[in-house]
This record gives sequence, structure tokens and C-alpha cells, in this order.
Amino acid sequence: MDSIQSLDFFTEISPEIFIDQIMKLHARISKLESPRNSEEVNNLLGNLAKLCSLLPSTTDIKDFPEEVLNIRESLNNFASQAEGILEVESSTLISLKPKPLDSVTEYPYYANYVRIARMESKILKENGMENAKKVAFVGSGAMPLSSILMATHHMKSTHFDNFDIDENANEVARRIVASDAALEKRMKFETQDIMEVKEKLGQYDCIILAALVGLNRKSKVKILGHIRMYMKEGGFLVVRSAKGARTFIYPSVEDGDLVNFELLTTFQPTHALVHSVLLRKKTKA
Ligand SMILES: C[S@@+](CC[C@H](N)C(=O)[O-])C[C@H]1O[C@@H](n2cnc3c(N)ncnc32)[C@H](O)[C@@H]1O
Repeated sequence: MDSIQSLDFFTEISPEIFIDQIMKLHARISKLESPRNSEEVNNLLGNLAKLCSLLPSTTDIKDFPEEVLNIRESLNNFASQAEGILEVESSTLISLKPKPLDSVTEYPYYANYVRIARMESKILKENGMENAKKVAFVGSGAMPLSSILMATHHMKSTHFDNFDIDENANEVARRIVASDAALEKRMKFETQDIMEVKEKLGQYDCIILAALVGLNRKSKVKILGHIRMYMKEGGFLVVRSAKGARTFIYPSVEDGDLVNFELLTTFQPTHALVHSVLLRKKTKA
């Protein structure tokens, strides 16, 4: 294949085709002037997601050539910037509707968030976190769908403190949630770099870290170490990670990166476009 091939007719591709196509896609993405929301950026983001969904989740990418594995960090950066901009733009439009919460189903990745919120709530319950009183969601974004779906479908008495470094994103998120007074009482939005939040982290029964907080493994490990330092003993930590081809979109966190936590469970999806989720418990100070 000498160009980025339309993948619409494929249900699965070989590692060889994946490598050929991801290198070509990365070359195109590297030439972008900006990750700003445009038809070209959306097409490239869609191609990246589609390509990663076609490589069987059983494929062990560790054997891929170094030059292929080395493009992951720049693709993670692209995905984070492009998704972040897309999130603010589409959420801003939704937030201007008369009842924004009724329109969140229009959000491009809504179905994915329904899947992940259901799965994360299920593994929390299965591991004894039946009714968390207070949850911190770190990296909630302009469209805080994860905490909205958890609060309205799965954890109906839990209070969510949503932390995001971007005040613009929080402003949009507050507007979306304000259309439901009861929900608004349980959903607060704080503009903070999570690395600046300290003792307060000890208040939460559960802390959830969004996939795009920490854009490479090193910065994720630093954030995880910070959260662990301040979270309470017995507190639960939910870390969204990635496996296989999905690490070309999101940074991955390995079991060994979570030091001094009790392993409760690790969820590995069969659907390539769903996060992996690591559930851990802080056992001792
Ligand atoms: C794109 S959103 C994804 C979350 C998604 N809306 C959800 O409901 O799961 C990721 C967010 O993390 C925020 N973020 C990145 N680094 C952060 C940090 N160090 N502290 C707090 N928020 C951060 C970004 O501003 C961005 O809004």
C-alpha cells in the first residue's frame, strides 16, 4: 500500500499492514501545522482510531521495530491535543443548548464513555467499593462524561470533585452540569494541576485518573506517585491505560509502575478502542 489506505472494508489487519499504515499516518500527522479541529485533523484522528481497532488485541507489539514503537509518544501528543480541542469545541456547542445534559448523547465518543463508565463502576462494586461517598476524577475535561455517567447511572449518591488544569474546560463543564440542579450539587469542578493538589486527595474513597493526564509513561508515573503520597489508606485508584495497538493513541501504564498498591484487578478490553483499566488500593502509608 503506497498511501494511507481506506480501511473501511477491513475487519482485521496483519501486523505488517498495521506497521506500514501507522508509519505513513505518523508521517502525515507530523506535517500538520496545528492539531486544531479541522476536517484533515478529524480524518487523521479517525484513521488512527480505526487503524488501531483493526490490529487484533492479542498482537504483541513489543516485537515491533524500535522505529515504530518510538512514534507512539508523538502520536499520543497528537491524540491528546486533537481530542482536547475537539472536546472543548463540541462541548461548548452542547453547553449552549437549552438543556445541555439532554444533548450529551451527541458527543462524538459518547458510546465509548458509556462502555467505560459501566465497566469501571462494575469493577469498583465487584471489589467492595459499593457506594463511594467522595470520588475525585482527575482530567475531567470540557465534557466530563465519565463522571456524569457514573453519577447518573451507577453511583447515584456519590459526590464527584472533578479536577482539570484548564479553567476554560471547567467553565464549559459547569454549564453542562448546571442544567440539572440535583446533579450539580454532586459535581464540583476545580481548576488545578493535580500535582498541586495535596492533602485534599486524602478525602476521597476513590480517585480516577483520565487516560490523557500525563502524556507519557514517565509523567504518568510521576503523577501516580504524587497521588499515592496523599491519598488515604484503603483508598481506591482507577488508572486508565492502554494495551497493544491502543498505546499508539494513549500512553500505557504497566503493573510495575504502581508501586506500593494492592492489586485488585486489571481489565483488558477485547475491543481495541476501549481503555485498559488498572484498579488498585492504597494499603499502607
Ligand atoms: C481530554 S480530557 C478526557 C477526559 C474525559 N472528558 C472523560 O470524561 O473521561 C483530559 C483532560 O485532562 C486535563 N489534564 C491534563 N493534565 C492535567 C493535570 N496535570 N491536572 C489536571 N488536569 C489535567 C486536560 O486539560 C484535559 O481536559
